Parts: sequence; C-alpha cells; structure tokens
Amino acid sequence: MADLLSNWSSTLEAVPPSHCIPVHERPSDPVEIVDSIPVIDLGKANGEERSVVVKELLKAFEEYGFFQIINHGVPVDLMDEAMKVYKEFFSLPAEEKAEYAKDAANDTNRGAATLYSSSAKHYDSEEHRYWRDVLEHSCNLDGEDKKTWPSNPPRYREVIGAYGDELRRVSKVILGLLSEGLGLEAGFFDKELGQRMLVNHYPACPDPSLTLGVGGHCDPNLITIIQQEVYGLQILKDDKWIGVQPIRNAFVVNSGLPITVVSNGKLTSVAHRVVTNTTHSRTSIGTFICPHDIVEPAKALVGPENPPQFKSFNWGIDFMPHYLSKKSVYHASLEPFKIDA
Ligand SMILES: O=C(O)CCC(=O)C(=O)O
Ligand SMILES: [Fe+2]
Repeated sequence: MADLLSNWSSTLEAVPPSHCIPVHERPSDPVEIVDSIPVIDLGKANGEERSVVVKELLKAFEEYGFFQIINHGVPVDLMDEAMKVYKEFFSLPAEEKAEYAKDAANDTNRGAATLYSSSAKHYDSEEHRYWRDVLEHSCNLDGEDKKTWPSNPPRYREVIGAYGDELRRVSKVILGLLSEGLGLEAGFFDKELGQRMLVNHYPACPDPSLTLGVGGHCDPNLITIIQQEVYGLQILKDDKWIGVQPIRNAFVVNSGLPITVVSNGKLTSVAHRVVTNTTHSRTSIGTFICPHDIVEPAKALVGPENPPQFKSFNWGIDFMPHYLSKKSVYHASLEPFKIDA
C-alpha cells in the first residue's frame, strides 16, 4: 500500500532521499509568475460575441495549450465546497484513507476510487517520488460508479456529484467552441466522453528546490480542467518554465496529447509541472475529459493538401499503456502513431 505523503510529511524537517528528484529535473532557475496566459470569458459564448470567443479560444489552444476561463457558470459556492471536501479528505486519519489506497499498479478496476502517492502509478522507476498524493476515480454520466467514491467526508458523493455534472457541462461548452474554431462538423465532440476526477494534494515541503509536486508531462486525455487556489503550476512555453498565477473562481484549461492528433498537428499539448512551497499545502481539483475509443485526425482537416499526420488508434488499448510507461518524456508518447511525411 502506498505510504501516503499526507500521512507523514508534516513532521519532516528535511526532504527524505526518496523524494529528492534528480538534479537535472530540479526547479532551480527562477521562474516568472505571469498573469498573461489567456483568459477566456465563457459568459460571452452564448451571445453576439460568440465568434470572438471562438477565435480567442482557438488562439489560446494554438499559442499556449493553456488558458483560464471565467464566467463559466459553475457556482462559486460549489467550487469552494468541492475544495473544502478534498482538503478534508486528505487530512483524514491514515486508517480512513487506507481504504482507498490500493496498490494502484495492480488495480484492474480503472474506474474505482484509488488513492496513491506519486510514483506508485505513473512511473516505471521507483528511484524517486514526486511530492504529492493523488485521489482518482471515474465520474460517469450514469452515476453508477458513485458507490466506489469516498464516503467520508459524508457529503463527498453529493458535492462531487454536483461538481462533476457542472464540469461536464463546461467541458462541452469548451469542446463545442473548439470544434467550431477548427471548422469541424457540429457536434464533433458530442459523442459520450469519459470523465475522471484526478485530485492532487501537494503537502507543504521543507525544501522545494529538491522536489517537484509532479514532473514535466503532457496530459494523455483530450482536455483537463483544473481548479486551483495556491500557486504551483508551471508551463513550458518557448523552452522556458513560466508560472500560472491562480485567478480566484477561474478554472485552468489545457489540451492533452489526443488534441494534437484530432487537429492533425494544428494544436499542441503543452508540458507542465508543479512546484511545491514551504508554507502552504496545495490541492488542485482536476477534471479529465477522455476519449472513449478511437482517436484519429478529424476527416474535415485531412485532404490532398493535408495528409494525415497520425494513424488512427484506440486510446485505452493502444495509447494509454504506452503513455504510462513513457510519461515523463513529454510528446514522445505520440511517436509510434505518427505517419512519416
Ligand atoms: O496540480 C496541477 O495544477 C496540475 C496537475 C497535473 O498536471 C496533472 O494532474 O496532470
Ligand atoms: Fe497534467
């Protein structure tokens, strides 16, 4: 069973060797914290300015692969309540959390709630661990999976159920705007998509220069929607790490690797990482929107002038095992699916 960081890190005065990451990966250079990643006002998406929003969103996907959304319609009370629920969850006694802390590497039930400490799942090597605990579970439309979700805090299923419904709606708005921007047929992304909660908890760390909350990576899913309140997220822009300043009540949205395939190379997926700090723990609530089966370049974007750059593949069967074994190397997970020009 994973030895969850949140169970023991508060008593530490130094970072244990198991959590000191290799020197080349350490966040040593000073990083500029910017408020310049694009901010998209989703409130305008249903009015006269929709075409402006479509353009802004496409540009944000093209230039950054990351942006923040405001006026998204998710009630602030619900956002605050979800954040409270997760903070309470991670501060539960170890015995309570142990129920969900399965051996994730051997967990065949991908949908069920799983709690693990960072390297247990996504890294081949146990040489070092990142400074985070993760709670992950599916969040299906039919609600069938709810019975596997945590039942403590007692309002978990009610609050996160409502949160998941809201975030599904927001994801549809974003993907609708994106498909318009790319010139895809109406309803391109409307087929049923997978939705997962992936919640990271990064305890305060005695020496952030030796650790990362999570190392540089691109996401494996279509889009990710993150709720954050404490700074820590950095993105790799033009070969430089820049910090994303949280905006109160906004969500951060980023594109994952399959977007590059669907857009036939037009849109990128941007590498990002999380740094820790000495004074505050950080909890980020991630909603991961995932393809169900086949990922391939959209037919509307392929033609004699634009040959397909990627083969069609099954996301869960072909891509994910490859991604999980190669996670730390950014875009390399797409290599086997590229068609050579
Ligand atoms: O904590 C964050 O802000 C980002 C986490 C992340 O990149 C991930 O879980 O894939
Ligand atoms: Fe990520």
